[in-house]
Amino acid sequence: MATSWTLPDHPKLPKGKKVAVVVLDGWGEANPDKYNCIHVAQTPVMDSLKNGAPEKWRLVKAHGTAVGLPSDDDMGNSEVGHNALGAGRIFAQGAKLVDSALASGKIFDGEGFKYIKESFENGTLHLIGLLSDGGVHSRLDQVQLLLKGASERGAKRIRVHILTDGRDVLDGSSVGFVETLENDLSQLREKGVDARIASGGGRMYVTMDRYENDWSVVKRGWDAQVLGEAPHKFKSAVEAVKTLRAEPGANDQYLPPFVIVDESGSAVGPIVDGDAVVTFNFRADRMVMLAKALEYADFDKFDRVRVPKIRYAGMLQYDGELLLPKRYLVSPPEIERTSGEYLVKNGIRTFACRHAVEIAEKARDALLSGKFDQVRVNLPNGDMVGHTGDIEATVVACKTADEAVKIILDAVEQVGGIYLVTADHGNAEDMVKRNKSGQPLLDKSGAIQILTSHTLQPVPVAIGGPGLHPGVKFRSDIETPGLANVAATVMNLHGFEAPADYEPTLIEVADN
Ligand SMILES: O=C(O)[C@@H](CO)OP(=O)(O)O
Ligand SMILES: [Mn+2]
Ligand SMILES: [Mn+2]
Repeated sequence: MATSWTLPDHPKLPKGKKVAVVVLDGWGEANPDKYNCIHVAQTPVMDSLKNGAPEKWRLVKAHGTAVGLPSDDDMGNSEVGHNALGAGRIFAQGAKLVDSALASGKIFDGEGFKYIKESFENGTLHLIGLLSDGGVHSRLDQVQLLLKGASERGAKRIRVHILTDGRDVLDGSSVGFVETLENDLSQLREKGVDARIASGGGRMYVTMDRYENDWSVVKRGWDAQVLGEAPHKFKSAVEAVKTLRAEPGANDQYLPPFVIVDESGSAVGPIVDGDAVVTFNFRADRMVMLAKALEYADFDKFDRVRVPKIRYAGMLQYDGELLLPKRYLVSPPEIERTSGEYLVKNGIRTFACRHAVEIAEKARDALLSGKFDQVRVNLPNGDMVGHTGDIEATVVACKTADEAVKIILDAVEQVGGIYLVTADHGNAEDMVKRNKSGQPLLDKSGAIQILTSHTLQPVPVAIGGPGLHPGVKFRSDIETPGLANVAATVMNLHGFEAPADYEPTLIEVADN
């Protein structure tokens, strides 16, 4: 059916107001205590928005099923949060699609698996990805099912190239994940499958760079995974991770690259002609660079030295425009008719900016230029610094983010516009691991367990600005709204009604 792109006029709200959509990255709402960096930081701007509750400030869900993740135990993240914000509907995300494909077994009947399977007879199957149960980029239980399924379907020689996490899970948890995997692999060996961990390294230092920020990260991984070369050589991955973690200042996110060697000192699992490779992360952003290195014939980002002829498949296709990689085990979510597409087709000129320096100044300039009807920005501070686990630095980051919001709201004031301030998921509002009753958990030495990850907390949505119709307020009849309700809300602020199948708007207009 052809899509009708024309949005109906909103019965009460005018067109032509400039709208600023501000997304605070990693900014959730949690109980005020000393591990809540947003609470500790001076955040006068966000505090004043909160004073508009319940009519102009409210909370929405930003994790779990509200953003298309398998369960409400899954924390939110940038990918799924922004997808929900933009799509206005809840689409099953990568984690969930892989779960269903594994549960039904369909993953093993698909084109992608059939393709790599052709290497099982004479080649090695290599699995490369993030080893944790964080559920943001990958999940250990999915890797376990993949190992089981591949070995039952003829894979005789398997090599796993692990990336340690410490960002979506506690720092130090790498040891346990490696032990679990080693145990699984030894069980496979008992069944006659030659299965081993072949290489590893910390995700932020080895392989999982993004946006082509630093190719040397990918090169370090390439050298270990493909060439079998790394500065550190160990007899087992458990020994590797334990030894490297014992170095002063060591941290799972940044472990140096290592390879596992046999008795004679040779790497046990370089990637060679005739092998199959699966990158098992379902999330795209931090796999795209490796996928390019593995797949592109023309490649000049670093010297690959040796380019093995392999059959390569991603867990998902990581870039739908580049069709990268060409082969994949599970089809990615088909998010169509996004609010961004609708707004463009209804004449709304949008300026969007994220992950750049001086984002707030750019947003201010874009608003004041008059060239745009919507200015949408993502302010990364709270999340980026929250991932380091450094509480003091995160407090500073929250203050800076609050100042950035002020720059944008001042510009909204000047142009008589409207703002909507929200967040994509939590992070900075809770920096400590807690027990069920909310008390901070201590480790064996009595130190608090720092939480570097995102959280399960809800995030705020605040609206206002001189251009906002005075009768607008948050509805009280939507009980558990989530990020997907924001898209219809933004369409309303532009004077449009949202498409009927979008999650309902958060606002209503009282007659006055
Ligand atoms: O850094 C990342 O890759 C993830 C955490 O794993 O964070 P975000 O979803 O905020 O990008
Ligand atoms: Mn984010
Ligand atoms: Mn993050």
